[in-house]
Amino acid sequence: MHFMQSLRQAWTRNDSLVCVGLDPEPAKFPAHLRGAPDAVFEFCRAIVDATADLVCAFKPQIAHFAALRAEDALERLIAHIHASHPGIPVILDAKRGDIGSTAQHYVTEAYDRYGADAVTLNPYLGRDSVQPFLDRADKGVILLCHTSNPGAADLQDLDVGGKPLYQHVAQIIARDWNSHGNCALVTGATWPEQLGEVRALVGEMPLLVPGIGAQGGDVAAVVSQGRTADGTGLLISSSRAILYAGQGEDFADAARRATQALRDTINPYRLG
Ligand SMILES: O=c1ccn([C@@H]2O[C@H](COP(=O)(O)O)[C@@H](O)[C@H]2O)c(=O)[nH]1
Repeated sequence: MHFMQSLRQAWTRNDSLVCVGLDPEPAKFPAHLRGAPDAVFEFCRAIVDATADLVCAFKPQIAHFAALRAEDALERLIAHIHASHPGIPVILDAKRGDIGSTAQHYVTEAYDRYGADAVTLNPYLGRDSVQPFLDRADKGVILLCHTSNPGAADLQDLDVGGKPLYQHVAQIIARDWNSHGNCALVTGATWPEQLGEVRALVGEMPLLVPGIGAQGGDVAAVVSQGRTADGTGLLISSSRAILYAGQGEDFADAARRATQALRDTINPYRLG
């Protein structure tokens, strides 16, 4: 199914704008899993199975797997999500971006090797670097616009002809790159004012919003600035605050409670 279709259906079916980030850090795993065979896969699978009915997407961050030589666990994890929780889209957070010939290999990596439904990209190299991803009309292309980190302002806020660079990024993508309707933008929860400005520029385009939870973003501000008229339009992503909500053998139950609490905090703000 088309990424945008699955996303819309998941928003409705699970009544949720929550995206659970899958960022395995073995040092934070519960004791019984630390050092266990296949611990990365087992940990992430338990989180996925405990939260799948509460989310609109999962977002594995590729560096967390690659640094552990656990790419194989990532492949199996995404296959597991598709097999056991069909209809929940998987966003590969890879922030890729390179010249066209190399970009084609990143397309193969994200969609054919890992089976992701969408991938995060850095738009800095321009249209041709993103074109091979845009051409896969059934897949989501999620471009960095205004990131959640403190240094986001260093370049993204630079004045370019009277308005900040991130607003040009938002406008160019919405106007010129989205002919298949498969684009979305990353706008950090820690910058709600900028998020609202992006929303005003891009209509109904989905916004992936990291920075809730461990980075301290404010749920009320994010939802009021970023929701669309129908109370959707956002994938509000949280990783550490959910993954490591519990330290014991019941870590997956703790992750479920944290996900439910986030969904229940978000939902009252969705319809104003
Ligand atoms: O602007 C951005 C873009 C991506 N991220 C990624 O999201 C998660 C955030 O993790 P938390 O534990 O919820 O803080 C992580 O994978 C980042 O690489 C981001 O934080 N900001």
